Amino acid sequence: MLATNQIHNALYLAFERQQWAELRKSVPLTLSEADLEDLRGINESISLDEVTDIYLPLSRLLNLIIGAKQQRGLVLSQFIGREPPKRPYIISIAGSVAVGKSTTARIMQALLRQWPEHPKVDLVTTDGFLYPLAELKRRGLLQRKGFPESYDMKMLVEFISKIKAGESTVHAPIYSHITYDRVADTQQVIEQPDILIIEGLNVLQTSQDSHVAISQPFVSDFVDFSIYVDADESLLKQWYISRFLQFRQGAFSDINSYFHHYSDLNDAEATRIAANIWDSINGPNLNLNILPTRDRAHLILSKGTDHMMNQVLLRK
Ligand SMILES: Nc1ncnc2c1ncn2[C@@H]1O[C@H](COP(=O)(O)OP(=O)(O)O)[C@@H](O)[C@H]1O
Ligand SMILES: CC(C)(COP(=O)(O)O)[C@@H](O)C(=O)NCCC(=O)O
Repeated sequence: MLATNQIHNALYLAFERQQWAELRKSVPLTLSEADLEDLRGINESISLDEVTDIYLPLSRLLNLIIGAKQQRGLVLSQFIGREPPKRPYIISIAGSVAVGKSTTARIMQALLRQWPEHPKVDLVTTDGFLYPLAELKRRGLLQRKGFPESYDMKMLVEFISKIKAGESTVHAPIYSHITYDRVADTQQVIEQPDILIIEGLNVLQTSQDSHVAISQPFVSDFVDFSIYVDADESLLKQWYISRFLQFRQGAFSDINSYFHHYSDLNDAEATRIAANIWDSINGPNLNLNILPTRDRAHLILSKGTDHMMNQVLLRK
């Protein structure tokens, strides 16, 4: 069997952090003080160096790739003699629980919408497509949240195919981390953005994954550019535990929170519970279902300690 680094050498161009940072080239730090404040609102621990060194070059790369796709669209419309419907460019972001998918997705949304060629950038997370809590209980999947079988894949694929077909209005369900359930009466409305970012654990799965039926289409069939955010499991577990500890003052403190009973735990008890959830659910899901999809991504962002990106792999 080929070793991971042999596969990566064959398929990807590798950039160490500094080499990647230089590819920002002429992209100025287009962010005003107000934009930076917005990014701080996304995540107050994100450093400005991370934005300039990692995310600005990525925003430049995506702008170039999307420009090429838009050019191709013009050629096609010239050829067929009519305007094709406006179709969003679809970017997926995959990776483990707690690797920083939603932070990455929100930063990329903020940066990509700065470009005049694609100002409308929407973001959807796949957690809305988890089966409602009652259905997860009925199927005995409460301890399998985030595993492929815990999602309504048919609904998710229908959603993404409508987006890809250029439908003018498409609805997505919303998940609440407070109630731990799908929100019953509100939906996200997507109206022909220039770019749609879709973020979630399972967005790189294909029919090659053994537990699923072969003929079924997958999210990855509709995606134009895929990103996998990677880190060693020891770091992921640590980040999962620290986020869980922070939740005691945030989400868990809400009286409506499904996990309200966790809000009074001391550090040692909370650490033990979070480590146990990692070892029984999120760790196995990473190793069984998420990590095996990594080497399909167009881009792999590898993080080390403190969430600092140390390597970027780009498909040749
Ligand atoms: N670039 C970053 N710098 C510092 N902390 C980060 C960064 N990205 C994520 N985090 C922290 O790591 C944890 C997981 O991030 P999150 O985006 O919620 O992950 P995911 O969506 O993959 O579950 C959160 O506590 C978040 O604040
Ligand atoms: C909601 C999630 C399944 C992630 O969903 P995603 O948006 O990646 O599809 C995950 O964050 C989760 O809640 N996992 C269950 C185990 C846990 O509480 O960590």
